[in-house]
This record gives sequence, C-alpha cells and structure tokens, in this order.
Amino acid sequence: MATKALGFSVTLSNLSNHFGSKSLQPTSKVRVFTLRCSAVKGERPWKTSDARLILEDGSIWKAKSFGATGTQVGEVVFNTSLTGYQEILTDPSYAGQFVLMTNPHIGNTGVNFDDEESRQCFLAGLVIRSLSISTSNWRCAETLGDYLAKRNIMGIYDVDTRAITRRLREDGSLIGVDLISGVSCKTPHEWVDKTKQEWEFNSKVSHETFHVVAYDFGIKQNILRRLASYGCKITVVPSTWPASETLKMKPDGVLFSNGPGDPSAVPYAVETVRNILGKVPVFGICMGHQLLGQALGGKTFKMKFGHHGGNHPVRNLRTGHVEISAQNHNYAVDPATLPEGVEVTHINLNDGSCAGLAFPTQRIMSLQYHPEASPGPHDSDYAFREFLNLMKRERSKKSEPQLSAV
Ligand SMILES: NC(=O)CC[C@H](N)C(=O)O
Repeated sequence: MATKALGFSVTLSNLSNHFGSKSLQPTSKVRVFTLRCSAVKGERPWKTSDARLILEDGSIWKAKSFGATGTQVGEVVFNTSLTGYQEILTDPSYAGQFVLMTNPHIGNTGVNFDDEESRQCFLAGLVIRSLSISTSNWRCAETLGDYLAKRNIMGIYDVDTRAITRRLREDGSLIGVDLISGVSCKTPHEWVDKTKQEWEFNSKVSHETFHVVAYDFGIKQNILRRLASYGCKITVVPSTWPASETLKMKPDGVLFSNGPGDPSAVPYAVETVRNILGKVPVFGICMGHQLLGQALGGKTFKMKFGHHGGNHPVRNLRTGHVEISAQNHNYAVDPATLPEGVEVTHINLNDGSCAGLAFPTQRIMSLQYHPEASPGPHDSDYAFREFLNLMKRERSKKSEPQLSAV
C-alpha cells in the first residue's frame, strides 16, 4: 500500500521486507517518517544526496543521505550512547524504528564482523548529525555507509538531531503489532560461542555446566555470550516454541530475551511465559521482563519517549548500589499492578520507573535493561551470576537426599 505525504511517496513495502508478509499499517498513532534520497541519474551532484525526514507533526527536516536509498516509514527513537553504533544497528529490538543518535559524530570506527548483535539489521533507518568523513580503526572492515547500503538500510546525516530529540521528548508513539515473529529464529538450535578469547572478561567462572533454554524474541548475541561465559550450555528456541517442549528438555533455567515492539501485541508469548513460570528458574531481559510482568498478572504501559542509551542510572534496591546501565525500551511494567510476593528489585533513577523484578518463591528474576550491555558499561553483569546462583540452588535442592517415610 502507498500514500502521499508532503510530495514524497510514502511506501510501507520496505518494512514488509523486514517482517515477512506483515506490513505496518499507519494509524493516527504511528509517527510517519520518510527518508528519501534522490539517486536520479543526471541530477546535479550537490542534489544527489538530498533527503528529508518528515515527522507526523508535519515538520520537515533537511538531511543528506548515506547507506541505502529510498523511502521508509517508522518511529524515531533517540539513543544517547556515545559508542557502539554497530551493536545498536544489529539489535533486533529496534525493528521498525529509526534510531537517532544524540552523539553527533558517527562512523569514525567503521564496522567490523565481530560486533554484530544479530544476523541482520532490523531497524528502519539511522539518523545522525555528522557522518565521519574517514574511518580509522584497526578492526575496521568496511565504512558505515557501505555496510548500510549492502543491508538496504537508509541513513541520513546533517540532521539537527538536538532539535528533533527535544521534540521527541515532548511526545511519543508506537506501533501495536507483533514484531517478534519477524526477528526470531525459525528452529531450535544449540548456541555455538564464536567469541574470540581476547574479548572475554570473565572466562568460564563456573565449574558446573547449566543448560539454559533461551527464548529468541529478538535475542542479542551478547546475552548468549555472557551466559556461555558463566558456564551455560544454551539451546535457542523460536518465540513460538511451546512451553511443554521446553519443559521436556528439562533445562536448569529459561531465559526470556529482549525483543521489539509492544508486549501486549504478543499474547502467545505471554502465555508461553506463564506456562513456564514456577517450574524452573527464569530470567527475563527487557521484552522478557515485560512478558514476565504480564504473565504474573501485571500491566505494561507505553512510556513517553522510552529509555535508549548506555548511561542510565539504576538503583539496585537490595544492595543500595547504583549501576550505570544500557537501556533500550519504550514500554515498562507498572509495579502497582503486580501480585503480592513480587518484589521491585531495581528502579531507574531518571524517572523512578520499574527496572527489575524478583519473585523469589517462584525462582523468577528480570531486568528492564540490558545487563549484557553491548554497547554499554558492564556494571550489571552480576545479574548473570545471580541467574546462575538461582539454577545452582535449584540443582542442589534436587540432589538433597529425600527423607524417607520409613
Ligand atoms: N530491548 C527490548 O527488549 C525492548 C522491549 C520492548 N520492545 C520495548 O520497547 O519496551
């Protein structure tokens, strides 16, 4: 389907490339953006990289184009990370969104083939202030522009990103469709850790191996790397994998991953989580945390402009310590709607929102943010150790001699 807006052709066909046959329908709530690069033959050179970003409020922002060319529609979110643009580009939780980087200078380290967080770029596009005119890094394999062009992802630069960020802070939007099924893997598989030893900062700390089933709602590779580094053997399963099949595998624990979109748009995933809760130790990260919240009977809501960046302060209410965390979410769990016994373990210090939950009697823990970082600080890495301890306690409970009735 196509519609006309402000003289540019706004097409949704590019989005359906990402999400199979499901195309996103523009509604009054959807923020519409188009990126257009005129790559028309014979046009004057200084015109060939012209692009425009058009916001739902009617404002038009001048830009230049890099990466792929064309027209695209989606929601803009701003990300305050200073580094890690490649990991951000390959984070499946950005499916359907334009990421606007508030850090002005992007592209200076190019891209390499070790820092990918998933098999492809699922985001709608990249919006930046200044594109580095040169790349300089010993790991650089390609420029950012070439990388995006090959993956058919549009980028625009020379955009007044500060002004747009201010505007986005006053408003918000999002699309209520299932974005998970388009990014999840299609079949269960064993995770094979290809991380080079030089990047490991906590090598194989456990002498025991724990089997974790990881639900792939759009899982970031670094979640798997961090679990593996704590001694886990991991089976990754698709978002639609039945809870009964997971339980048949007799895992030591189940991880519910991050993922794109609105948790309320994926009731089948909430149902799966509900059928696993209380049966084995579980750990939810971001979307996984939101699905856990709903499965426990709680409600999630859309935040005004979400949290996206590598510098969000979070307080661990159990220890009193403050962590600087990596975040990427637009939705949050409303803790007031959760049943008795569920404990809020972490809060975001920027706005007091719920950043972590635990339900000790049910062996449940979850974080709204990203302990695996990538990009971001490693302050919250201890969460993986806590998950490991949950699984250890469960294993030792099982191996305790049962009192005989004799
Ligand atoms: N990173 C994530 O898992 C994001 C979760 C969810 N899609 C949100 O925007 O809140």
